[in-house]
Amino acid sequence: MGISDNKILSFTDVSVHNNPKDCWVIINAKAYDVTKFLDDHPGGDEVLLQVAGEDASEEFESAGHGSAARLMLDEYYVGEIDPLSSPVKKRAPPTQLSVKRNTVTPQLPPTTNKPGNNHFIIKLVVFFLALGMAVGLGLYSSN
Ligand code: HEM
Repeated sequence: MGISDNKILSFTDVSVHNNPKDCWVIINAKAYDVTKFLDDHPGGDEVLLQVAGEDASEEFESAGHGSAARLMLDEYYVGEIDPLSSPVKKRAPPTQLSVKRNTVTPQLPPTTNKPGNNHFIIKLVVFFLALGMAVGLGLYSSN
């Protein structure tokens, strides 16, 4: 892999490959086409799609990939990133991918046991039933 036959790409060139049918990632200043790898990635396609078209160096390193993963990189290599180009992040504006990402974050379960008026009325009815029975029993046993 000599420098001369390396394709030089900008962050912008890579950023258009940001979907499940065409998914590139940048890891340590190199671009990888992981489209065919999405289904086979042991970490799942979701994490790859979240960083599709972007610099995923931090994510790749923090996932604790071993040497097996590093050896696989060559297979998907497409070119070098021009260090003078500006990084492109799609995270700021809400895109379809960021919506998808939100669905992954655990949502708080809906609060179901709000003390409603119904509960109070039921308690009131039970109370008067018990009161009525107590009074009735009292009258019955006093005779
Ligand atoms: C071409 C790029 C990539 C390759 C070849 C690759 C390959 C692999 C491989 C082989 C494993 C199994 C464990 C290991 O051998 O280390 C793995 C696990 C994992 N990968 Fe990747 N990976 C890539 C990119 C990424 C990226 C960009 C992320 C995060 C955004 C990621 C997140 C993970 C996670 C979270 C696991 C752990 C899964 C688990 O242990 O349950 N990977 N990856």
